[in-house]
Amino acid sequence: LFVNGSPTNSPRDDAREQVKSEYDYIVVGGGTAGLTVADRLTESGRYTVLVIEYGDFGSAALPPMRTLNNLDSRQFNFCSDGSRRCSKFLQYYSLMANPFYSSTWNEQQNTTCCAWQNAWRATTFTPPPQALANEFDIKTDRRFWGNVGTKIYATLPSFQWPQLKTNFRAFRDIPGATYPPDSGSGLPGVFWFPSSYDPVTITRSFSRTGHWDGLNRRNYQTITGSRVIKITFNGDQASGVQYVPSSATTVTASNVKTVKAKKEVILSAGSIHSPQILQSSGIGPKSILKAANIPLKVELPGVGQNFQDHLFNPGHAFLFENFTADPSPEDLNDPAFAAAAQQQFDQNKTGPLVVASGNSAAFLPLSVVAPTTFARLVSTFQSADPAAYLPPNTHPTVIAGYKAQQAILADAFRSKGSATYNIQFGGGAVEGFSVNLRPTSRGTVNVDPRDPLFLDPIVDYRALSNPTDLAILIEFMRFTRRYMATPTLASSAPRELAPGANVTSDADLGEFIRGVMWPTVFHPIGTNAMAPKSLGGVVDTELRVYGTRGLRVVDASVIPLLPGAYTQQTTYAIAEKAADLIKAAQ
Ligand SMILES: Cc1cc2nc3c(=O)[nH]c(=O)nc-3n(C[C@H](O)[C@H](O)[C@H](O)COP(=O)(O)OP(=O)(O)OC[C@H]3O[C@@H](n4cnc5c(N)ncnc54)[C@H](O)[C@@H]3O)c2cc1C
Repeated sequence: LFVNGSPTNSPRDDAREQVKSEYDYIVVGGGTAGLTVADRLTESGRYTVLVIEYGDFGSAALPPMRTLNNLDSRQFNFCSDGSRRCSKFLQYYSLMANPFYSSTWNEQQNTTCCAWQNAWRATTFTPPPQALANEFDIKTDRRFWGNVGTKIYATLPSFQWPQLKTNFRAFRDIPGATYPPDSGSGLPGVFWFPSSYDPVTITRSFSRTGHWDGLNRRNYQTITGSRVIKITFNGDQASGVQYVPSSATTVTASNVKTVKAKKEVILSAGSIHSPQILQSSGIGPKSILKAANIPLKVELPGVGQNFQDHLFNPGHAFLFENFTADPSPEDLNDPAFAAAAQQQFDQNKTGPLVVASGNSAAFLPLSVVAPTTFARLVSTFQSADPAAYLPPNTHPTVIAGYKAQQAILADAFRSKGSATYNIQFGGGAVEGFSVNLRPTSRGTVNVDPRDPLFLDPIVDYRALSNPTDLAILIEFMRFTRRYMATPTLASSAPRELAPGANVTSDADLGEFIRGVMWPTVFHPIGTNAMAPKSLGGVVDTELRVYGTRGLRVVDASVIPLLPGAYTQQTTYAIAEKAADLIKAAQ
């Protein structure tokens, strides 16, 4: 028997031998979306569900500060053909702090899947202690949160690092920067956002703890350590899946099993593996399937295309030379301080270890960040031939979809109500790293023709393939310099460590960015976009895969365009909405 986590609260993690031949629903992948949907579908007791998960369900008992140190063993490492950097996607769900902020709900409402606000609000929110809120000027407003009793928690910690007060205040010196009433308000600006953890136990809150622990339902089974390799079909009806042990490197008569779905197969293997499974099952771009010798079942040119992730510039660093804030995160390197912090956490669940990666950030419109250059930059982007920077031989429907995105993105770039620039603060002596929330480049995720089932798919980030992205990142560096030069920060004496204040031309800043940039902050989306088929879409507005019956995709891969926010909360929203749609179809 596979046993994960605490034996007292683990529900059912069944052995392969216990898997029955047939269930109403089979959920492929037990991550953020998969466990949420499976929980909702088993609540009534009327339907049977099997979740098949490649990894395990993770440890629930980590304090926030420790989650970041526990990632490596759970990560896939994808190297891109197109970018020189490798990057990691977690094997499964988000573990750490999560901005529950989304500036793009309004824009996306008319165009995409992700405006399902009621589902988004299904989160239990806890504000910080009043004294801390007063001291750090942490504004929150419960009205922006659902508090409908789910066990997915959004918690503002009881501790913050003192330097953050100054960092936060300094945006008052920036024309156009605003402070919304709550990170959940949907407005861009400078704000404090909660982390994903249980306010009582101060341990991670994620899909396992919120949607799996403690559920002992006879109609609900899960197996881990198992890789789904294919969806099986009866005509165009998805009839089940084939799976093997995760350790397998080839299919044999003894390691492969087939399990049937009476009603639906629900794909939630994430933005990298859901397209792999579809393509391996014969659903995808004709040329990719042909190259991999996969018989074509449904030609869907959008599967694995339209890949997007937020871009990160971790190289632009400033050191506060006159750093007087006490204490600071650097103190955790001091064994005595670290031991005291650990003791405080163990005894009272308070102190520095309740903070994950920080809770304050600016999410700013492009017009605030680049007031004199954004209009020209946006019109150049919008007037470009949509095919110009997409991969060669991109299917005309995918190009048409990108053309539609150009218009939406241009509106977002021009809007005062939507964020493009993001900087998150840790509270230490070194800050300055920014994120581009609205990349215009598009990559691909396709099966590896050498072994589509067992080799990881080929992730080609194609980061910076559209020159708009580099131009925006250059503007971001100039803006961060202006921010660091504000009167409020003068007393901290920020000095640019890299690339150095003398590096100022577009060419030199561009070269620096190319050298340091990450093509991901682990927010991959778009590879099974919800959009009309004529625009390269893979799923319809009810998340059903075009050309099939009984098959939906419910994970982050259906998001057609990155929101100006991190992606976990959007994924929960999609999953909640997906469960409603599936139940309504019963
Ligand atoms: C390190 C890291 C930090 C992050 N931090 C944040 C953050 O601070 N804020 C935020 O909003 N978002 C954050 N995210 C993003 C967020 O976690 C994702 O957007 C979200 O988890 C996507 O959910 P999903 O259900 O689409 O995919 P996942 O949660 O990845 O779930 C997919 C599941 O499918 C399984 N699987 C894959 N292939 C197969 C197969 N063949 N058979 C069976 N199972 C399979 C995987 O093991 C996985 O469990 C972070 C992500 C990472 C990796």
